Amino acid sequence: MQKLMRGTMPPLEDDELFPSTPGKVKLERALPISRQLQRCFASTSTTFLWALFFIALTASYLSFQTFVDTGSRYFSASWGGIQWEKQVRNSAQFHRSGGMSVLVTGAAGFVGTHVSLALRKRGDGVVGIDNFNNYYDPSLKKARKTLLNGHGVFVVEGDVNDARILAKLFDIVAFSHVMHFAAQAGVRYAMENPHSYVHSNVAGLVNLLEACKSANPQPAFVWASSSSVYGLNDKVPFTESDRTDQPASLYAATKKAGEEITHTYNHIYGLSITGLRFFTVYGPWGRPDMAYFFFTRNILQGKPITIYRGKNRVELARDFTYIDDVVKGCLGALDTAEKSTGSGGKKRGPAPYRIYNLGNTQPETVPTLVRILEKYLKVKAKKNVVDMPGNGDVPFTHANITLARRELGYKPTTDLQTGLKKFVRWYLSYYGYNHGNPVN
Ligand SMILES: O=C(O)[C@H]1O[C@H](OP(=O)(O)OP(=O)(O)OC[C@H]2O[C@@H](n3ccc(=O)[nH]c3=O)[C@H](O)[C@@H]2O)[C@H](O)[C@@H](O)[C@H]1O
Repeated sequence: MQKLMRGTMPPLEDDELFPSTPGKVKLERALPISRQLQRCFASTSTTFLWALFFIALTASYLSFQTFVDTGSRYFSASWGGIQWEKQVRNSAQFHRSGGMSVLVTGAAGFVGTHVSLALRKRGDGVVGIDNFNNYYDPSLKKARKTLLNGHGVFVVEGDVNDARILAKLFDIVAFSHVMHFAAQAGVRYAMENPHSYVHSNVAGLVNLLEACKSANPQPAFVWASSSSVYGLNDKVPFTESDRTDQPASLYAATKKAGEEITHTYNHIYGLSITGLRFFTVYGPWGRPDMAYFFFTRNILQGKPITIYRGKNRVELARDFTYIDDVVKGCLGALDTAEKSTGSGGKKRGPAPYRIYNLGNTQPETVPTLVRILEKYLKVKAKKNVVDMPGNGDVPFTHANITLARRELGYKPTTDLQTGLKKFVRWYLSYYGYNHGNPVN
């Protein structure tokens, strides 16, 4: 502001008060004393008025700035303040001996909601964070948040790309674990919006790891990778040591990048890392962008569904994995994760780096999935069968879960029939038969 005052109103010099035009100077000097005094007074009051004007201008500029600052803080940050901190602290409290305090990212997402609930139910402390983006209907995410709130889980509205909010959370709570689900999901959407994958799955991940590495104590880090990292690998079943350097989609490439990025944080900073490769997880409160979900909606609305088929008319298959089984795998990973070894951002010793498949080991074809849905919905689907477009899909997935079974105690027990029955029951209770608005 000082600069502005100086720039707009420089101090007046004598020769500016008395312009150099010879004739005028003569005229001024020829005026009587009383007239000169009058002139002088008039010019002083003009200066005074200008000064007043600039003071007023400065004052209004300053108050406008204050308004903008306060306003932007008020409107952009839905976090912070004593009450907010209290909610975070309460939610992070565990209620069992040897319990953990877990920061769950993507807590209003499908798997994030289920894992948060399971942790809370057994007495662990959980703080959720979610940015509630509109990749799919945010009202479903809000409904999941309401469900979590009802069970004492506080979900902070924020983005993992926001270093300030992460620093604040780690400042308030000494999290023992971070369970990281926040990501841009979906295989085919990567062709529509490639940058969202880099933003969430690479930049967001690095931002979160930076916060974890600087935290004291450092939390153990467990996160969601994907079966898609196996890409064009055709050795079945997929085993953790199989090659993962041939991704078929940008989604897969960013998940693979995540595995490499987490490795560097393990190596340099001593973060304890566990990556979980999920295999097409489905179930109640699921993701509307996934085939089983929007097939259900279309079948009920009498709209056609498109079923992809592979080369030589081969049916596509997935190792569909039911949510409750995946939740048990996530809890097993958290329970067996050893502590990180770093402090003050420095590694003090080697820390574990682990990767596990969380699949079902019973691949089913997409037409089988549709037949089961038809049975439980009691409606015949209108099917268009087309050749699989080159959009990042892979023809099949099949998990070898020996390692997870041995080290995490992971034991999936839900077949596709049973899982879809539970999904359909939830779907109808939530949306009704027409999928207008949720019925609740
Ligand atoms: O395991 C994973 O890591 C990924 O699993 C999930 O990907 P996918 O296995 O591709 O699931 P999903 O889209 O439900 O398609 C299922 C089947 O239906 C076929 N499919 C799909 C759409 C369609 O219109 N027609 C069709 O036949 C399609 O060709 C496929 O064969 C997650 O979305 C992803 O975020 C990631 O977590």
